[in-house]
Amino acid sequence: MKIAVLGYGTVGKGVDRIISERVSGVEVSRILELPDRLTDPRMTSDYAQIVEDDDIKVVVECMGGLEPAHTFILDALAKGKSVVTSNKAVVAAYFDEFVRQANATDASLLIEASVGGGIPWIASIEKVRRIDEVTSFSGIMNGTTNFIVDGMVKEGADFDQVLAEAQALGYAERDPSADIDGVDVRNKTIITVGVAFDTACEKDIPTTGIRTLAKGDLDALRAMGRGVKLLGRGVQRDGGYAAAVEPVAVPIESLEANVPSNFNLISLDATTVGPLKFYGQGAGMLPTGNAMVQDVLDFAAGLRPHYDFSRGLEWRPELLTSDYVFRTKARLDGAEPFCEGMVLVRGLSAVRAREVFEYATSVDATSFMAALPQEG
Ligand SMILES: NC(=O)C1=CN([C@@H]2O[C@H](COP(=O)(O)OP(=O)(O)OC[C@H]3O[C@@H](n4cnc5c(N)ncnc54)[C@H](O)[C@@H]3O)[C@@H](O)[C@H]2O)C=CC1
Ligand SMILES: N[C@@H](CC=O)C(=O)O
Repeated sequence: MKIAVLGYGTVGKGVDRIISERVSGVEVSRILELPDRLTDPRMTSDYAQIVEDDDIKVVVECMGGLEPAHTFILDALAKGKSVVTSNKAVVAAYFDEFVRQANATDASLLIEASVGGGIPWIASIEKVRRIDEVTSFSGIMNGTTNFIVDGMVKEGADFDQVLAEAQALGYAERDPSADIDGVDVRNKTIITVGVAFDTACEKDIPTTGIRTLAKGDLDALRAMGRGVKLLGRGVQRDGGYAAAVEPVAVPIESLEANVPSNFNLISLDATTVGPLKFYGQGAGMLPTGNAMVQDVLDFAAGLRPHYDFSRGLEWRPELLTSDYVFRTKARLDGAEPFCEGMVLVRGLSAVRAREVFEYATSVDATSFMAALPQEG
């Protein structure tokens, strides 16, 4: 089977390498790259040479960004070619449009690598849903920010120093603000809501990253038996759902608190199977390339995910409610002392917590916030 790879960067090279070294029966016959990066005889910068080629059955998109990725994916699906993509930004923004186009031409959209790097997260949710309802999910979904927090905790490294390391290792987004401001996890959370809850997710979910996380916050929370992790979370109940991305002060002995390096740990809860946890490298050339090649092989084997977002759940932010800790010079209503330099505000929905954080940040740009879920 002939396939084309769009974008020959970290992930595209991983896909090409895994196929050439470990997979028979699949050939990367064309590669799309920018005109000044054509270094291989298979390469072209003219997408028509790929999308008009009837021998190419699958387009593997790993260019990143919204455009032209959005247009290229739609064009491929419209021609009946199936699409494998690692580009969570474009899937989160256009998931329902891609699904409609894929269903119209009987093509497949395969998105395993868009959440959790090498972890078979999407495939596992699909399998769980054959029997169960997924009632909630939660997890470390960004390798770069986990790498940063881990480096700050274990090596006492500075935020900027570990971020530079994550960039050099190919974990970070082209613009690493997407990692540290939680945008990348927001995209992964939106996609997970779509797959797990079978509903087109609200795009404007409350999103807070770790840009203002300081070593002092880690020390103060550690003294209270907590570690900090950036989590994407979602819950559905009684025809409604909520989702959010925010730093969470997790119990220090929890699995989440102990996830190292670029690893991700994503959990779900479902009706009969109960809680499940999935652990692995959430970023990097080979783990992500592996997830994309698995999608190609699933397609070749006739395994086709089907999405239609038919549930139409109602967005109900109050379903995700926690206590929150804040480090800020701003005075916050209802705040009570929590630990060195931090106050506690009880019983906020994630949407309300984000509003409080925006107010705190308008007074003190260095403010930091974390959800403090109940233990047990
Ligand atoms: N790096 C990682 O560990 C992971 C990345 N992803 C996602 O995979 C995608 C690719 O990521 P990376 O490989 O890290 O990015 P990258 O920046 O290393 O590679 C992207 C490649 O696409 C090419 N490209 C960009 N625009 C193009 C265009 N218009 N036409 C042709 N080629 C174009 C670039 O020249 C570059 O070689 C992104 O959506 C990213 O979010 C997903 C999971 C993990
Ligand atoms: N920048 C992302 C790459 C994978 O999705 C991350 O760090 O997780």
